[in-house]
Amino acid sequence: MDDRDYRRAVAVLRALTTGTGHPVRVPLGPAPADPRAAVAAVAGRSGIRLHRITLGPAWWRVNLGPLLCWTGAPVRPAVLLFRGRCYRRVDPDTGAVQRISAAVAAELGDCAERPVLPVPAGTGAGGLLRRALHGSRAELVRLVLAGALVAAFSLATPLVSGVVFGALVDGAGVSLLSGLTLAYGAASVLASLLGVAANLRVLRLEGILRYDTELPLWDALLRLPARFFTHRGAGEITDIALSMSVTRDNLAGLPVQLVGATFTVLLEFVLLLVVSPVLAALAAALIGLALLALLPLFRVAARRQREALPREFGMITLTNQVLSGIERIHLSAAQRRVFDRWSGRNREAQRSVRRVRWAHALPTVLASMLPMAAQLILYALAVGPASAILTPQRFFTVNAAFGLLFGSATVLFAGAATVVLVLPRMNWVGTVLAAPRERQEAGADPGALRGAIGFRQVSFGYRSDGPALIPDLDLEIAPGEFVAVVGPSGSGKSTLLRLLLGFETPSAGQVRYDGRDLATLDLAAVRRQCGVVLQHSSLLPGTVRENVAGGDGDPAEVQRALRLAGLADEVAGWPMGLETIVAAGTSTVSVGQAQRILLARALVRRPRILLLDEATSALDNRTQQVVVANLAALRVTRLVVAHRLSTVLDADRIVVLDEGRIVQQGTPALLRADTTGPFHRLARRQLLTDPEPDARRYDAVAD
Ligand SMILES: Nc1ncnc2c1ncn2[C@@H]1O[C@H](COP(=O)(O)OP(=O)(O)OP(=O)(O)O)[C@@H](O)[C@H]1O
Repeated sequence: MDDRDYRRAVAVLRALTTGTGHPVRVPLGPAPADPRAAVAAVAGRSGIRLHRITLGPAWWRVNLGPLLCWTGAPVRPAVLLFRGRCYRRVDPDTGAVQRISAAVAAELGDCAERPVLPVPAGTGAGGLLRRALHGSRAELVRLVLAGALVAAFSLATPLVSGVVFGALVDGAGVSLLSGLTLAYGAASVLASLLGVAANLRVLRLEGILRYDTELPLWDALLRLPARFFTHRGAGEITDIALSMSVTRDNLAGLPVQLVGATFTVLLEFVLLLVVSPVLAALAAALIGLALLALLPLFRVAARRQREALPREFGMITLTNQVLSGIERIHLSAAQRRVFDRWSGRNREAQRSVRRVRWAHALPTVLASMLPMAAQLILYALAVGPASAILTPQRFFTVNAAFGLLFGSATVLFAGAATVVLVLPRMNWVGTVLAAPRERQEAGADPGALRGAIGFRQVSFGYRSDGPALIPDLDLEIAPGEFVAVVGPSGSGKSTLLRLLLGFETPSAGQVRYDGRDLATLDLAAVRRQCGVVLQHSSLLPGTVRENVAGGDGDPAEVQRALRLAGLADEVAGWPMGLETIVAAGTSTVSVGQAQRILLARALVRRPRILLLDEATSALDNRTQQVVVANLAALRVTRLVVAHRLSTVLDADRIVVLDEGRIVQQGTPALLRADTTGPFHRLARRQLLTDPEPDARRYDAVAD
């Protein structure tokens, strides 16, 4: 990094931090001895976590945090600087785009990459497309111009063929014909070159569209509240996520064809008007008639596609379910039943697809008959009523013009049939774009949390029209306290954790961190300080290290977290150690080991608060005691949801929940002493229904 690079880096940091309350304060002097470290230090002082600084001889780039990527990594403020120029800074929470000052941009040169711009909630699929094409107006104009020129050159065909064939009929000399042939050849070559140029434009536009529609769609998906996904099948989500690329593949090459065909239709029509207004009127009438006949077919195709899509989603969801539950299917010997169900649904889905294909093919085939029909009508007119006005030259001109006009009209109709199929898919994309993001406005920085959490007069129900699941809850948990929540199935224990994490919003009351309402805080900053294992958390495909700490975790921290989770020794004994590949649904690790990897993941960032939902249910008693002792030594706040009552006897306080209400709370000793209380009843019931190996400890509870 030389002086100039250093000055650029600092200038960009300065521009990035303008208005953030942490402006960069360094003079633009000569580069220090270690400019890279100096830039990182400047960024650190300014509240920016520099993820990577990459510098090359002719280009350089500063990334603030990981970029949105296909693995679903969180979106952090991202600025891509390439060949030194920074387009804009994007605030990931508000979506606000901050332009970098013109002076900085001018100094920094040319930009070759574009940042991912979050789409504001409510933007439709059309809006996304318009946004994506916003900076490409010049490109679009060139595409249209190229299409117009290609169409203009194609006028040569009817004009030249009229003159040539007319002249041949009249017995004209060779010199005239060869001159015309040369001119025609030149026009054809030019038209072909322009066609190639237009296709190249489209390739570029498609590249831009790919980047500026797919990535913002993924970005929007990742920002949606968790409940958006709970009511939708995997098929629907997968299809929505892939819709943009499916759409792009379906429409590939279509823009060039449509632009060219539109201009050809218009220009050939003008030519016909000049040559023979009557035949021009005939052509217009034929196209009008074709349109009238095809419109109802387009409607049918659109309706069938709308009906077919949910079936397609259902099939993907069912296939996922079958493949992920293959062991359960074997255990219950349900292969035949599952196969019948799968093949029945598959038949239905295939039938829908066939109906869509037919509905798409029919207008396309009918439209392809149009040029021949038009030509036949022309021939009939030429030998019949129009023979007087159609001189040989006129006839050949009109004949070629008819061919081009109706050929292009066919292209337009076939294109429309494709677009009609794509639109319903785009409506599904619209549902993602229109859905409110998790939190629209940026909340206040919670700072380093002390660990006090609580619910103040919280009411909540998953359905706004039904009775509240949690009618009116008050619960305060002090920093460092270990509180266990127990209660019958469906009493709302997991829902408490979802409320604490901001996945659900209370209809009344406050969820509180350090006495502050979560609704006013920066959700991401709060979550970063919580170690969480939810009931259905599962491992990600990858290594143990990646599962615990992501791609760039400090190995020492990973080891520490594994030690706390009681797994370090076991992992050390595996041949691949931390690099052992694990994944949900595979048998490389046991359920208990998977639970401890998840626990290590929750612990690796040294959280102030631990929220655990059935996080140790598969551990044996000895391992469980080790883990509980390790967690106790951390002195962090713990809110633990557990079914196995033996796992909560070390808690500072046990809260018994029933139908969303606290029906009993106190120290384990107090609750055990109350032999008529809800905790005792719960323990007895559990002993009857679930006589597990550690029943002796239940006995201790139930006695
Ligand atoms: N996303 C959701 N949408 C609608 N209802 C839900 C949702 N999640 C949970 N519920 C319902 O809310 C109630 C409480 O669920 P919750 O998972 O909080 O109970 P729980 O006490 O943790 O149960 P368990 O001990 O069986 O895990 C249940 O009746 C459940 O069906």
